[in-house]
Amino acid sequence: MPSKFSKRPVNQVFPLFNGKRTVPSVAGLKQLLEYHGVDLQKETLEQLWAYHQLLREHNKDQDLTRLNAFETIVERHYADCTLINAYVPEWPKRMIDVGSGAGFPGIPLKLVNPDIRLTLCEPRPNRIEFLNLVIQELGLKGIDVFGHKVTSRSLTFPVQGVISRAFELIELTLPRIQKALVPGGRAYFMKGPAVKDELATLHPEDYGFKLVSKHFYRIPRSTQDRALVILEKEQE
Ligand SMILES: C[S@@+](CC[C@H](N)C(=O)[O-])C[C@H]1O[C@@H](n2cnc3c(N)ncnc32)[C@H](O)[C@@H]1O
Repeated sequence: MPSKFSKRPVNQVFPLFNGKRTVPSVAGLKQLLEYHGVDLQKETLEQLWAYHQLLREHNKDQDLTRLNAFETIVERHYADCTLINAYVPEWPKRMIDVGSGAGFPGIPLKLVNPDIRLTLCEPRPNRIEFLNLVIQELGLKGIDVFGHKVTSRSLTFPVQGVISRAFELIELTLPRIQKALVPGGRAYFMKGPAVKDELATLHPEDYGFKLVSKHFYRIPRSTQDRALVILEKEQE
């Protein structure tokens, strides 16, 4: 599990491979992901590389991510959004990603779990355009974009799972997804370590949810602490 890996000093940003920067390439992507404990199949790596190239190409004028260095993008976006598989033995078949932004965690999650039927929910026009482009260019199936804000009324289709990363307080998201999530459906919140404070005052039962599990871990060989909180909607 991630926690067994040693910590990296905070100021040592690129300790890999004798201090050398990694050349952005599919081989470099593989090397960096493996360094952070993620082993992907060749086809998945190639799809992730194609996504990365689109992200870089469109980042300047579409404000998609504030991260720049290849190593940092791999660590904080791609490794982060694929390592969560370790904590979820089986994902729900029909899911939404609320507040997808440039596609996190939705796109990497879909690439490593192609069977999930996923809707990326994102209201900002430039990001909607980018997400649709990614789906088209990568030829992805079973994924679409809901180009509106998720509110308690806007989602009109039932889902079995909801995921979000770096979005908002859990207590603000629960009322938004309450109607769309089927009883027994699960909500996955990708958070930082500060979620401990949030959990101290959260009463999921007020929204018809119960806590299933919480996982605190570090992206292997990084300084990045993460948490995954899993809630389940109670039967009505
Ligand atoms: C901080 S960004 C996080 C993006 C992405 N999840 C990530 O981890 O990089 C939050 C995103 O949520 C979107 N957003 C804001 N309110 C929303 C709502 N009610 N429903 C869906 N998306 C929303 C914003 O447009 C923005 O792209």
